Amino acid sequence: MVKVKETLLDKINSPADLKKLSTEELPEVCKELREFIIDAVSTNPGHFGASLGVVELTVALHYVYNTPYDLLVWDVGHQAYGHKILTGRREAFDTNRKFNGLSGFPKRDESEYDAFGVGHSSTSISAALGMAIASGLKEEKDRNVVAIIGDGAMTGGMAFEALNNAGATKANLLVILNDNNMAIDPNSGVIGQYLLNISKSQTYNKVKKEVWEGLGKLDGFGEKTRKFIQKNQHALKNILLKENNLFEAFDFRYFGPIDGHDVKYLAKALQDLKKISGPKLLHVVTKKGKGFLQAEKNQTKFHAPGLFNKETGEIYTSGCQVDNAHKFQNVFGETLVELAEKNKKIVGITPAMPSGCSMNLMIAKMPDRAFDVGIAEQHAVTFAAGLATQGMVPFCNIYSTFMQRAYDQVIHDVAIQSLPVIFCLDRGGLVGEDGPTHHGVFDIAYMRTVPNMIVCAPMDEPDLRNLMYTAQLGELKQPISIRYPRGCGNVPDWRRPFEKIEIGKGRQLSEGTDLAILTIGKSGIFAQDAIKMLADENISAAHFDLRFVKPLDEDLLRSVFKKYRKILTVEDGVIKGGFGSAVLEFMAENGFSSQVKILGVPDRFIEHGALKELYKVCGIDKEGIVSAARDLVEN
Ligand SMILES: Cc1ncc(C[n+]2csc(CCOP(=O)(O)OP(=O)(O)O)c2C)c(N)n1
Ligand SMILES: CC(=O)[C@@H](O)[C@H](O)COP(=O)(O)O
Ligand SMILES: [Mg+2]
Repeated sequence: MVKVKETLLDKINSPADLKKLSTEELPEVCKELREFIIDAVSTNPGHFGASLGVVELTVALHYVYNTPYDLLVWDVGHQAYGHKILTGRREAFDTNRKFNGLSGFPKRDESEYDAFGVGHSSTSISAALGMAIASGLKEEKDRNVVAIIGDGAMTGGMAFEALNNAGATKANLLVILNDNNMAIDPNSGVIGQYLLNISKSQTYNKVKKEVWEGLGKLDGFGEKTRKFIQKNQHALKNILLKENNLFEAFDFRYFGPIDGHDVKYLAKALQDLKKISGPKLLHVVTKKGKGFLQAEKNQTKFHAPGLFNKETGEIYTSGCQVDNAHKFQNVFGETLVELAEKNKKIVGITPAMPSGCSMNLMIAKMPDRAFDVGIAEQHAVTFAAGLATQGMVPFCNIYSTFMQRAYDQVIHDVAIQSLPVIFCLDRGGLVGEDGPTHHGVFDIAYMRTVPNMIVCAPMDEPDLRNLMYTAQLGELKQPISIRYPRGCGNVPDWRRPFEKIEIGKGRQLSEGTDLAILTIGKSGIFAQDAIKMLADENISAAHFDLRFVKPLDEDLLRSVFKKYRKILTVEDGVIKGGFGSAVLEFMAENGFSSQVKILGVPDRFIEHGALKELYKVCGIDKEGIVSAARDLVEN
């Protein structure tokens, strides 16, 4: 047997092992860690470019800081693979994002090194500030707290709310701005350009360089220098010109920009910054996808590429189960362009997910009428509201899970004023490997409680197109929420002529005598399969696709409750307060008393895993529907 030489990475089972290495060995650790990530993600898909970009930063952080006592808070967390691998999860990393395996994001109950659970953007500075303030109150003077936030996440309002708060404190907080000048798509808005400007500005950097040189340079940063800096903090701030630096204006000490791929320099800089108390920000410049050429060149595709060939960089696209079918997001994107070509009032809005939701198609064709507003869901909603007040027809596309951020804006800025904003909630329902932070399972429940809101979910692609068509006709005097799932539909010829759908009208899709199955959205597809399986057991089920959760098709429901004693409702959303609850409310309010069973997402957070597995866990796949229907009929 050939004995494979033990690598440095093999020796690192925890950051304590990393600390035993000399700084000279760190570049080799980075090389090995990068190779490990490339190997792992090419065969077990996940987020890719972001983790490659922070390899050096990750190694330097764990080398310098006393983790887990010192607290690292990763923003979003899609870049934390290196962190996981260095903190005892290398062996388990092949289970990343798999059912019962490691989570794709930092998670407090997975590891003591994961200081804060993440997945949604722009939370890190707030959480880290809370930790730093707590440490202060507990008099843990030796504890460091570090937030690592990307330039994309820095476009989120929460990040600025946190800076505003933190700058006014003496909290011992380091914010590391990982600036790769990229979000998933190119970073939108002025912040990206601002960061580029301060990285490139010769005048600004010359002044700063001279200051640093005058102080004895960062890498020569000895005790004397430290004392000098502390004594001359005010002068230093003024020399660095508050008004020329956004972060200084927030009363943060700003350091950088520095090369985020020079691990030895990073380690020295972090070591030095440990000695400086108070809120401070280190601006680190990195390249997303660093070390994998194709990922460097095509950063959007390699954000989360799926399976790929690590030798050639070829991405293996999986395609849809039904031949020639398309993803729902494409149906949305193409339909939006088609409608916008005819209706000049249509405007598109996406908070930083143009490729994810396919709004990129409209942005490419009609850049004046389609907006990527940055990671700013709250703003996206109120921006749409403003547009609607002026007679525009805003299609505001937000992933269901990220819309949770903008609930107040939905109520306060849109619904109270009954503005006809068209919300398209992509990734409605369970999403799979991203897990509980990303499952879009709450929207039916949170939207249906809002007065004036129309809530609907297409079962298939033609339905999505027709709902979009109906929404933009100018007849609605209120907002509408159209939710549809991640992934593919099953109707290849979905490009059919538009048909207007009557608001609040459902449809019967099949006849049956033993029970009625009421579905909303894509669950209808599973129900159709289940009904065929039930027929083999001589159970005859009727199928009703309600399409609208609000207003409910009361005429249809009345006829259902009159005819059926057994009723099963199915939804890819939370049971509590969802579609089934709406049906129960209808039953109670109208004096009906059939036996109703609700299938949906139970009242707990559903972990990550393949969609198939998660549907099974929740009992909303065809087998789950068959089993529930059988129980209902037999009992
Ligand atoms: C609230 C919210 N909106 C949108 C997203 C989707 N999202 C995940 S990562 C990302 C881009 C983040 O860019 P950046 O912070 O610069 O990190 P990078 O990927 O460049 O390392 C976006 C938009 C999210 N996770 N949370
Ligand atoms: C980390 C994050 O929030 C996004 O990258 C998200 O994982 C994208 O999800 P989709 O793959 O469904 O677009
Ligand atoms: Mg970035």
